[in-house]
Amino acid sequence: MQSLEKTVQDDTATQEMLSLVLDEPERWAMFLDIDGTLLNLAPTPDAIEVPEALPGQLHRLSNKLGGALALVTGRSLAYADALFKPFAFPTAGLHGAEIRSAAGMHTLEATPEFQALKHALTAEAEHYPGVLIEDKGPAVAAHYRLAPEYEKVLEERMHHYAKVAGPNWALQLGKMVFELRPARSSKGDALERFFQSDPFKDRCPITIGDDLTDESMFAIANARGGVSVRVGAIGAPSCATSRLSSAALVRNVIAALAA
Ligand SMILES: O=P(O)(O)OC[C@H]1O[C@H](O[C@H]2O[C@H](CO)[C@@H](O)[C@H](O)[C@H]2O)[C@H](O)[C@@H](O)[C@@H]1O
Ligand SMILES: [Mg+2]
Repeated sequence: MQSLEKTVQDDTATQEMLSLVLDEPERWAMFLDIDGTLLNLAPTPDAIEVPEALPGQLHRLSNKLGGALALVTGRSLAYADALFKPFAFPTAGLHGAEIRSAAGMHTLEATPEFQALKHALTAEAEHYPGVLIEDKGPAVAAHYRLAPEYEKVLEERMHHYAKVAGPNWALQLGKMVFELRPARSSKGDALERFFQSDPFKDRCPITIGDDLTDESMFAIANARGGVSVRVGAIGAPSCATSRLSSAALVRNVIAALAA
């Protein structure tokens, strides 16, 4: 029963996006999360694989949309660019804290205090075998996918580090990860910034993501009369109006739209 329900949802979400975008490409803007949405999740942050055809398909789809396709990710902007080279799509990185759009580029530096915090966290993580610390400049992620037994202790310690970091940083929960990210912006805020300039201005958003951090962009899509698609198994609470069960299905939609 559940797989039948999933299939129906997948078909509905896929058909909806195909017909909306193919019928009126000048009306829509697409905002795509990376990990778990365009790419399959992997055991470690650097073990992800970008299917060979994907960068070119995103480029062709972006052209069809008049350039109104943006990546909106927890990765740094530089990391996202490296994944999809030679293309450099409009991108929001670090959960919205960094952005590159037609209006220009905004990046952030880690403060000396945050550098010190990252050193302390990295040193502490040596006591938790399998826990990986991902240094993202003005953000840091503590991954426990390879050491799930440390989830609780890591959660407690990341709450502590969030207090040490102060109000300019926020604790972001994700898939087997606790992150400290700049507090002042979210993925939803990034969408609103994209909408301030062409080619996004006056278009309607289609947002696709798989995690808690994507909920703020789903809310913007819903408020603007757009489409919000959560990727993953049925069950996770979400304000998305539609669902696709896997990143592979998202890539099928991208391939069909780009063809
Ligand atoms: O907003 P996203 O593009 O989805 O990025 C969210 C985080 O993704 C990465 O971590 C996740 O993916 C890893 C690779 O599949 C996986 O090993 C990890 O367990 C996931 O949490 C990335 O490493 C983070 O920096 C991003 O914030
Ligand atoms: Mg994701």
